[in-house]
Amino acid sequence: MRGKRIVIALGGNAIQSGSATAIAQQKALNQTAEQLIEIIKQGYQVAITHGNGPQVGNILLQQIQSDSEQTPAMPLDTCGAMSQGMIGYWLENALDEQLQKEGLNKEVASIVTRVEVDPTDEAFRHPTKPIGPFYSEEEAKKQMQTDDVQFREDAGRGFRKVVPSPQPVSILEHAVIKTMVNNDTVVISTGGGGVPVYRQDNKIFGLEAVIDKDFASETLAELIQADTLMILTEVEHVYTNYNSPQQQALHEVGVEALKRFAEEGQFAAGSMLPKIRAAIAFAESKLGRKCIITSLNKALEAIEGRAGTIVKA
Ligand SMILES: Nc1ncnc2c1ncn2[C@@H]1O[C@H](COP(=O)(O)OP(=O)(O)O)[C@@H](O)[C@H]1O
Ligand SMILES: NC(=O)OP(=O)(O)O
Repeated sequence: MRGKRIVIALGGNAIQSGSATAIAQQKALNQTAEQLIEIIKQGYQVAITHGNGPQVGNILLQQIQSDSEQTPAMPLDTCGAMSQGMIGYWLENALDEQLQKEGLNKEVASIVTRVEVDPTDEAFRHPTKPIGPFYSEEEAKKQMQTDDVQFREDAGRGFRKVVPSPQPVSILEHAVIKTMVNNDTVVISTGGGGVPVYRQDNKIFGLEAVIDKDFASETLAELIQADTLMILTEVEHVYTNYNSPQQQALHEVGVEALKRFAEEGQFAAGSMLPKIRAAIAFAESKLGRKCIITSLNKALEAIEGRAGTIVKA
């Protein structure tokens, strides 16, 4: 049954705010679920997606650190699937608890999601996606000299390993996700942008990359015909002249104005720019669709049009 339908993309701070232990991440997601339940209570059909940059980078490091014949290191696509399972499990626990507390008769389920990409995507030759922990410039340079890895400075916070980040083409599990959403199941999918794969001779092959979750969430929102794409991050609004005395919050903004701001370089590549590009693509995909960019604690107000940045065609 078709109800008002929303895809909610969870940013890094919804999963990990500080410690990377399982207990700390479960706790962060429990708090996230307290906000998400408010949206579910409004009667929305909800599909949730999430990032995995810190987690997939840590899983990869654990593989490298314990690589042996008995415990062989897993490749990045498998690490991506592991991160989906891990975060999906924590989020299931968190949402389950809230659904029980509210006495809502709804199921929650998490889907390991494969996202088709073009194996010849230029992105494979230019790694841009930061994953895992932060390093000093000195540590990063040392690792680049000894290992076949690339590091890049990440938004003034230190150096991080970067991996290729191809564009999503399609989502292999989109039909089953849509069926579950139709049945009012709260579905967690497309985690970490989905596991990047391609198909050849009727076989599926994984690729060593991490897809941007904002782009993949936009693809999902189109494929399951959502009305709203909500991107939750650390800031309440998208701003022009961000972090300057002239900083101004954008409340409701059209795609043409947003494109002009993007051309002016108002949005940082690798952080706000992918969200802006996803918002434009979704708002342009069909009349009446909107994208909301806001913080977790403003999510409900933003749905009601009282907070956040709302992007419309
Ligand atoms: N123009 C802008 N307006 C708002 N935030 C911006 C802008 N440019 C860069 N940012 C930064 O982008 C961040 C969101 O990107 P990021 O941290 O990568 O997202 P995620 O929540 O998905 O992990 C914000 O917390 C903010 O620091
Ligand atoms: N895959 C992805 O985009 O993860 P982050 O949002 O954590 O960077």
